[in-house]
Amino acid sequence: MIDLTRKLVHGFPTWPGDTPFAFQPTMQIQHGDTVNVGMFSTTTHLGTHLDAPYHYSDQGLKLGEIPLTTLIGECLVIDARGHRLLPVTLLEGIGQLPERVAFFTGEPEEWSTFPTDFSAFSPELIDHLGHHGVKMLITDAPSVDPLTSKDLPAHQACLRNNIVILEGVNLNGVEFKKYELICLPLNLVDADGAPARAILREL
Ligand SMILES: N[C@@H](CC(=O)c1ccccc1NC=O)C(=O)O
Ligand SMILES: [Zn+2]
Ligand SMILES: [Zn+2]
Repeated sequence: MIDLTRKLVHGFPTWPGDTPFAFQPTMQIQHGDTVNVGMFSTTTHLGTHLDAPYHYSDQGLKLGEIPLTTLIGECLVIDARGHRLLPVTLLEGIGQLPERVAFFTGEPEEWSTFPTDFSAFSPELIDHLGHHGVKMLITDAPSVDPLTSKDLPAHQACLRNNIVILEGVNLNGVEFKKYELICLPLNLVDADGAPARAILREL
């Protein structure tokens, strides 16, 4: 069992200008309370998280409308290091694709600050995934488009191909082969996305 989920601690870095992540105790046994209780405040786009299509289109599905069958099943992990914009040629010679494809762009195991210079996806690559029946794109980068993108071409390509996006996984040390992916976001039904637990199991 391989856990792809980034570890969430108080102060975990978030998208520039977005809600900071806080996790604090509100009751503590060591302070005389009956129980330990915590609270957290967060953006929906925290660490390892699922984008609902509603994030980038008012007509897109909200989180609760994404079927679990999309989020669980066979997943191919691909070595995608060394590209600023992942080209469609990355998929040459790979043959049949499962419904989920994960791309290791080389993001480190831990983010001490928010990554600003990460790899993004070309719309051509995403159209190719769509034409081959892929339902879910997984990246270790915090977004499929560059930080400063305004028109979000890769997100829009996912929208027209009915591909949902899991961002911010940790793929360090993961072998480039096929696994079973299990991705379970929080059940925030009306949301534009949510933090998720994502794991790989050997087939
Ligand atoms: N598209 C990025 C997030 C994103 O673009 C974003 C996240 C929080 C606050 C502002 C954002 N974009 C603003 O232009 C993502 O999917 O995670
Ligand atoms: Zn996101
Ligand atoms: Zn996104």
